[in-house]
Amino acid sequence: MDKKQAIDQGIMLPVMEAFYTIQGEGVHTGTPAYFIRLGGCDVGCVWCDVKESWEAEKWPILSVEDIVNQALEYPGRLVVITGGEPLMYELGPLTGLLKKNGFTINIETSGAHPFSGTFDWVCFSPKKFKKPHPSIYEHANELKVVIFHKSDFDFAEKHAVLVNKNCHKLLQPEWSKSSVHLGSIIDYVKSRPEWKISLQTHKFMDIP
Ligand SMILES: C[S@@+](CC[C@H](N)C(=O)[O-])C[C@H]1O[C@@H](n2cnc3c(N)ncnc32)[C@H](O)[C@@H]1O
Ligand SMILES: Nc1nc2[nH]cc(C(=O)O)c2c(=O)[nH]1
Ligand code: SF4
Ligand SMILES: [Mg+2]
Repeated sequence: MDKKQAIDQGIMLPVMEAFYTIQGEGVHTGTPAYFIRLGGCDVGCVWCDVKESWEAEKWPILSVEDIVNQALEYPGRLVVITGGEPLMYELGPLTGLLKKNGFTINIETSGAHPFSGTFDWVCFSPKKFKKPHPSIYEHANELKVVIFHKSDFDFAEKHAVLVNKNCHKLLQPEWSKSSVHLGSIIDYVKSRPEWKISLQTHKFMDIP
């Protein structure tokens, strides 16, 4: 089997980086976690904070066995699969092997590609730049919408009616525009308490 076939089947994946840190965002903020950042994204968010991830070809292709063995070197048993856009890949083999090794598995995704893999927690962060695939809505445990422009509040509400009723709803200021929008995000959440605020706390802590 060549590398392309192995990637198509999800038994080898491009890994930009993997690191043990503290989950900085969302419902699980503050939890130690091993992040696996897969290379490749075709969504193209203008404000993306990891644009260097976009080109999949730049990153080494690793077997899921090697990826999981590296994760096992750290004491935490929470893994966060992110990217890039991780759902560009078939994630069944990676999540199957992580689960076999006792990991809790979370994902950070724009939902722009068909859902694959088995997760304990799905953080869905929809983007205006590429429409979510309909398969994401039933899986989302957390809807985390980045606020870059005031029109993003309406965009958030549009997705809030599409996710399942147990889905947690969070608004996260776009990092560079945080001082512009934080006041209106605070007012918004105070008047619509079904929403919560998510901050990128790892950036305040200056950790990966
Ligand atoms: C880099 S993305 C990778 C995963 C996936 N592609 C996605 O967008 O969900 C990880 C998280 O960071 C958020 N994010 C990216 N750039 C950001 C920025 N400049 N400010 C705030 N959040 C940002 C995304 O919305 C997403 O929730
Ligand atoms: N500490 C930390 N927490 C995060 N939560 C989501 C991240 C991501 O880039 O997906 C991220 C990240 O890059 N670092
Ligand atoms: S979908 Fe995620 S990785 Fe891709 S450009 Fe947007 S924020 Fe960056
Ligand atoms: Mg990040």
